[in-house]
Amino acid sequence: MAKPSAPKETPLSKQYNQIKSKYPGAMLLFRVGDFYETFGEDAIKASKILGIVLTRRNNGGAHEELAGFPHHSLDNYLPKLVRAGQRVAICDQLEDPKEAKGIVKRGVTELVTPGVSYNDNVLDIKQNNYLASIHFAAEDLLGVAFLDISTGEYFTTEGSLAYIDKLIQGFAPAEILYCKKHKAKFEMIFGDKYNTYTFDDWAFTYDFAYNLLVTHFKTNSLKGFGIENLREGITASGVILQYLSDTEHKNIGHVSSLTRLDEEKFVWLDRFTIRNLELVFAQFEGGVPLIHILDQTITPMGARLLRKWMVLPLKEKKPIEERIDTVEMFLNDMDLMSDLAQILKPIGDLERLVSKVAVRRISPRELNQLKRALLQIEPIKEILKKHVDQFPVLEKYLNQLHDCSFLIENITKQLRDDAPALSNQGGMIATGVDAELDELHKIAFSGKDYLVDLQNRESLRTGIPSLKIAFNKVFGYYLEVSNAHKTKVPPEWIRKQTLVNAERYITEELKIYEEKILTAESKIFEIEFKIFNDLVITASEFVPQIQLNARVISTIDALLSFAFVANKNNYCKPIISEGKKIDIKEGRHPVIEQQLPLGESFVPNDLFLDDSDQQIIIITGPNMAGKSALLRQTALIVLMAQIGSYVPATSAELGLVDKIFTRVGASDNLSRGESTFMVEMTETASILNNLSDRSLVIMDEIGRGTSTYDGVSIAWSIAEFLHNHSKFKPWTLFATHYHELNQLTEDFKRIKNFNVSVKELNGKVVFLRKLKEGGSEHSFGIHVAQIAGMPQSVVLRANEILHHLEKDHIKENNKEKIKEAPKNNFQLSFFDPVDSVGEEIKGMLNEVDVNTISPIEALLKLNELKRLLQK
Ligand SMILES: Nc1ncnc2c1ncn2[C@@H]1O[C@H](COP(=O)(O)OP(=O)(O)OP(=O)(O)O)[C@@H](O)[C@H]1O
Repeated sequence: MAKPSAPKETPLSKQYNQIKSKYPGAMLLFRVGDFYETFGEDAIKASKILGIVLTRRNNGGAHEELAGFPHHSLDNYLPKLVRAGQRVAICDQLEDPKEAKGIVKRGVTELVTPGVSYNDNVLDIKQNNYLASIHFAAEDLLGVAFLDISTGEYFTTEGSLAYIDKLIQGFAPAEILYCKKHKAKFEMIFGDKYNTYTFDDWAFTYDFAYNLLVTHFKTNSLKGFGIENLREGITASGVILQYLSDTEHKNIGHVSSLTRLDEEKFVWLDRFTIRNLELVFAQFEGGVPLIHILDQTITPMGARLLRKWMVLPLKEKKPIEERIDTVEMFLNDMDLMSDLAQILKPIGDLERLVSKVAVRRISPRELNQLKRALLQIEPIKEILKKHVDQFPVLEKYLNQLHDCSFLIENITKQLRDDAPALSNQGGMIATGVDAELDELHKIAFSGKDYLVDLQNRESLRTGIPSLKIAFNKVFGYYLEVSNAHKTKVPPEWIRKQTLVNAERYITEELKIYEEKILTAESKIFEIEFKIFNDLVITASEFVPQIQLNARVISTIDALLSFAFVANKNNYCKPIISEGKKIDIKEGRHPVIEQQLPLGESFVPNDLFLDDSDQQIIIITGPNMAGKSALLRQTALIVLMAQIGSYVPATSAELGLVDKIFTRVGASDNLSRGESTFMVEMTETASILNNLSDRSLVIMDEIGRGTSTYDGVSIAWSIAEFLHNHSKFKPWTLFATHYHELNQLTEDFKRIKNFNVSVKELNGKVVFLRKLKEGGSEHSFGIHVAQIAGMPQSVVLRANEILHHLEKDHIKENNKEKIKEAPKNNFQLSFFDPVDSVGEEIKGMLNEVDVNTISPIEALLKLNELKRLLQK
């Protein structure tokens, strides 16, 4: 059989192959004329993602796939590729094809990846777009760095796997860099949901990274950033710079500092807390995260800051109070709030605009937007000045705001208000900036007047009334005559094109003027482009000041948002204390209270915890009573206070919390295929091993992923452990269906029983949602099954079985056995093995896990039981 011949290498394909080989793993968009083309595998992927036509061409006997799109559609198509997780190398023509000798010079001008993008269509305005780098330094020591190139924010830290994992959860990077040899480890820990890129060992070396960083920051050391001793963090940070260089992002002056993410400053939220409390994203479709309630920010950068605050709550009293006091100041002056809101509105995304200045990617239209944003600085300062005597906290903002008047003046003077989006087609620079430019404009305009004059003259001379002069790229200026008047065309006109209804002509005179106009125009474009670029360079000198402005404005915006939300939702000012108690009066769940159906109102609850009498609360109550809601609202109130917000309660005195842990029973996660009982236990173990003096622990139905007895035993021993800890007294809320746990209070003085009350009315259960002291007896699970629409016969039968089980359970359930559990391996029996049916039923019931069984399965099981009894 004849071997397929290798594709013939033309000069163009040789150039393509050379460039392609330099960017492994990236899709190469290869500019040919007015098109970006993709070939082979790239073409197959591009056509799938973009829905563009895939063609096959014969290349020297071999078939090759090809797909392309017009170059002006890049802004449309690029985001789609990047959002699909592609790394895209944009290869442009580096010289004017007309002037090229031989093949046009081409090169990659940018490699856009999910984590490195300035493109407004790739970025979400309300979210940062982080590139992360993880350095696996030792078994339980990792370095990490985050960079949002669109805003210039650059962070680093190092720590245990749990800490880095939590940060990755919170920052939700769009792309992660790590060392190739740790692929298996990376995927085991972080899963396979991230866009990643791997480097070889050499990139993850400290000296190499250190050098890259000091070279970039133009400093002698990293001491000024307070990260000098963060060896692993520095290594991770260096890899980010290397990646930027590899992806042709060389102009990054706006990345002007590297901030240490200080673990000591922020409340420890484990990854499950961020997820379980639904802080920034909902767990299930249709859910509402807390950020949706709290985010009433006006600027995108305010929204992004708020999101950061939410995953990094503060744990020091002073900065928390500073935020809360500013919110209070706003609330005390509604006029001030609405005035500030008005002023913030036109500011837009100053932070991302200024990054575009730094990397010289700002468009003329955006530069005007930047000016409009900067014009708001002065009014903000005016307002702050008015209030600074009363609220000295404002002094800090006032001092940091820079009015950038020189830049504003320059833009106003040089850039036209209606400057277009593109910088290479003129129409940007105002009159009076450049004498030559003004002169050329005159020529171009008078030329255009001349054309109008020519059109009128020729129309009169030839008697063609509908004669018109138009322009296209191929023929330049031409005269168009509709078919009806074709016969009137004079012989000296030269025909250029025939259309269905018209003919197009040029004349000698037209050609002369065209030449004059086009020469003037191309010169205009050239001069305008230069003036614009100089203006961008002037603007780039203001990058640090504008970045600082953006930071101050986003802080004001986020705090203003807290004030608006507090006012709208009737929140109260929390009192932050160094004391050891949490005392919430009439607390509410900030999200659920907004979601209740019309006519239903949220039932507020008091909650008290301290370290002397009431450290642990066991909350029992029927299904659907509101136990989980209460647990979560407590954690949310604490968290909201520590990010500086008011809280949904009538009063709240809150002892500072330094760690929040939440653990939800395994069966919840099991249904999503994400977790197992084993994982739940590992995570619970990690809580118990990481407790601190001011931890808040939320345990929702811990142990329910296993058999009842195992579950009770585990929950019991966890509660005991938390109570008897030798060093710490973590505040704990423990929701459970295991009423056995109510017996804990008999021996452990800081454990208290509460229940979320219900009332039985005419055989029906009414949810009162009130937290009351004392344990509760029933779960009312069967009642919930009834509400869910179970057939009446099944509900009745279930009630019968329940009574039967309870009777025997009470008989057998010996409290002492539980308390003596460590010594006594207790087993309770529900059925006496009187006959084989009893044995069979016993076996079946033993297999059933009442906490995880679905209603349908329960139904089938009940049917089976019924059948057995009828035997
Ligand atoms: N205080 C309240 N006021 C009004 N409605 C509430 C209140 N607390 C909870 N709810 C409503 O009750 C529903 C059930 O609450 P929640 O999930 O907390 O119950 P639960 O006791 O944890 O139930 P289960 O034991 O079945 O998990 C919530 O989705 C919410 O709509």
